[in-house]
Amino acid sequence: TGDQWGYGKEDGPSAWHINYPVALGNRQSPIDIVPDETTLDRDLGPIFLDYDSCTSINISNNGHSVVVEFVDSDDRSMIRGGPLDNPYRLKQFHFHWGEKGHEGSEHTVAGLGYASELHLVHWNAVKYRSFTDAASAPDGLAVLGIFLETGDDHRWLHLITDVLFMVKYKDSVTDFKGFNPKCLLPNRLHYWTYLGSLTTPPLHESVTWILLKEPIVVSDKQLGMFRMLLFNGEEEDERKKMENNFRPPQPLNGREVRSSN
Ligand SMILES: NS(=O)(=O)c1c(F)c(F)c(S(=O)(=O)CCO)c(N[C@H]2CCc3ccccc32)c1F
Ligand SMILES: [Zn+2]
Repeated sequence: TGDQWGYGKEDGPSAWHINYPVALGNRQSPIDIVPDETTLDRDLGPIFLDYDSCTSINISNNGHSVVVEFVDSDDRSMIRGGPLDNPYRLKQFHFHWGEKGHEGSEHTVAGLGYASELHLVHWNAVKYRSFTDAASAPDGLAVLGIFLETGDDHRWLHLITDVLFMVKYKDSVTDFKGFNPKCLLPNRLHYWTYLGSLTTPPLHESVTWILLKEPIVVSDKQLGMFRMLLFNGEEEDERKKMENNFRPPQPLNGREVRSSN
């Protein structure tokens, strides 16, 4: 079936265009952010994140990343403001990471990668009836991207790394209630924003990207816990460590990248 994509040599980002031709589209993500070439837009207001800890449901390994899903049948966990014309509902968050410290993020900044990148995926429930409808609409999704750099332990990330052993294999899932992703935000919410796409198949060009300039700091040990996850299912013979699950930067094609103050 079409969902046989991955991050390996045969099924990785350079082959995705075969089953997903939009991979060669003109608003693909991620991109390299060149701060000096961004446009400071004084009309860009602050973003507001109102997350309710009662909306987290579970944590799972879907064979591509580790994903925390949220209740998205109401407006309890929302992002609004900034470049967004409507409030968007939190659907899930997941991570991308490498095998060593200097690469692993999807977006790069002046050519430099971070060790990891956290994506909080939101959808426009004002204009669309479901996440699926929104996921293929040009203003359907808003993904908040947060860079992770290595240093001291992150005081709250252990809430996630402590349960990763429960979702070691593809298609494993376990309850994950009462988690508020606000604890994963940096101190300042200055951001870059541009119009792009999902960074995994189906690669829909439906994402307003909002990337926080300030990374959060996590330890090598904490990040190493993510690498004990496997791409493969428990029944498969081959053990493939889940790492380097990031798409490299794509052509900007003349797009504007705006900067909040
Ligand atoms: N980097 S990203 O933000 O573009 C992005 C991912 F990188 C990623 F891995 C996923 S996924 O659901 O874990 C795997 C396949 O979509 C999604 N999930 C989205 C995309 C499609 C879909 C369908 C249902 C639920 C979530 C998603 C995603 F939006
Ligand atoms: Zn992502």
